Amino acid sequence: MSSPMYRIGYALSSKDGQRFMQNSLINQAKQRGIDLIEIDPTKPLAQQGPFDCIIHKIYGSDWNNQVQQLSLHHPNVVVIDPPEAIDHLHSRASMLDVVTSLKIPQGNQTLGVPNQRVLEESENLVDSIDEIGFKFPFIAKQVSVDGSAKSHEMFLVFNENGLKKLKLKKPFVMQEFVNHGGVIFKVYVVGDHVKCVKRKSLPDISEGTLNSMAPEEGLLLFKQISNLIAKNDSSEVEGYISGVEKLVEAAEMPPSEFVTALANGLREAMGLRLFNFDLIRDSRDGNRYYVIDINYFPGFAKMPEYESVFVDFFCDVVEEKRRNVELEAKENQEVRGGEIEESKKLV
Ligand SMILES: Nc1ncnc2c1ncn2[C@@H]1O[C@H](COP(=O)(O)OP(=O)(O)OP(=O)(O)O)[C@@H](O)[C@H]1O
Ligand SMILES: O=P(O)(O)O[C@H]1[C@H](O)[C@@H](O)[C@H](OP(=O)(O)O)[C@@H](OP(=O)(O)O)[C@H]1O
Ligand SMILES: [Mg+2]
Ligand SMILES: [Mg+2]
Repeated sequence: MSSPMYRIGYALSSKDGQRFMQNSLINQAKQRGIDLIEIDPTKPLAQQGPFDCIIHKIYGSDWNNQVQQLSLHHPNVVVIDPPEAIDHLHSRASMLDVVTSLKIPQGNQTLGVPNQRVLEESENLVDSIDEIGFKFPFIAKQVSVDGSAKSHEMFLVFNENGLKKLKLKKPFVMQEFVNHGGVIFKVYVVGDHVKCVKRKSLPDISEGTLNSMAPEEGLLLFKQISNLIAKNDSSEVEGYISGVEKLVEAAEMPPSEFVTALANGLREAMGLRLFNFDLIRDSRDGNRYYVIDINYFPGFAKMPEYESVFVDFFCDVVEEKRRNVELEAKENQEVRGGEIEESKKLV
């Protein structure tokens, strides 16, 4: 008799679903007894399924309520991850707070986040950056992370001129630019699997070159630098970062024990199992690292061998669920056994 298939439901936007649900993943999962079933987030979740587990990345309170109700009425469905934990990553004003409170063994490495300050809707963008205690250059990032292209648009602001021209909808985060050698480390976390890769980033800006590197406007609009693939110098930012490929190639990876400890620390502190984070290394101190961004359910299909990593993860999840159900049944049996003994004594 063949063993039953485990049912993993996935609720993703159509773009994310197309990128993530490659045939290679679906087939590898099938071979290991896992069925991946599409959930339609516009229809009641309770009427779809049954599921052993669901994974999801859908924005909004309607969806969150549906998932919370499912957990309440069907506690045996493993929900990856809890909506309220995911919501913490939807604001750049607070997403990095968790990093500052992490207690991880760091060897020689030290960890931090760049200085940042939120410019609220009620505030005026001050003419002089000195008034708010910030140094140029800095990056202005929209506070809200909502999956839109706009939420990835940011400005590198070089000087007062750029500050005056900055037109970003408030509230936004002003975050100090940390020189990091033009390379970011993207660390993917899938349960206890951790994979670190190198990606392109913005080049260093020394005090001496601050003004000579600044575009005429005094600021530079960019988005998803790390995902820019073709270098055709068609946009200002592509011209600005031309040459960083060589830096990426030459860059040494951060120590793997440090990356793993950091990934596990973040996973536990945030209560999330599917995310990635961007790590940069200070150009002035090779042991100083900063986390600058954390993303829920990022473009995992770009992670090397993502199919086998996910199939292993799904198998771990259903195995854990199976053990819990068994344990629960055993506990119930013991309770019932105890009750029978008690009632015999009474007779
Ligand atoms: N404080 C900083 N110092 C130096 N470089 C930075 C800083 N913040 C962001 N960057 C650069 O800008 C890029 C985009 O910033 P960030 O990661 O915050 O944006 P994002 O749109 O949320 O990215 P993702 O596509 O990973 O979600 C980073 O990958 C890095 O290259
Ligand atoms: O589409 P939203 O919800 O904005 O999320 C993005 C993440 O913020 C990015 O981190 C993903 O790119 P990386 O996987 O390179 O980090 C990016 O991956 P993608 O470019 O493959 O879609 C997205 O998942
Ligand atoms: Mg990022
Ligand atoms: Mg991000």
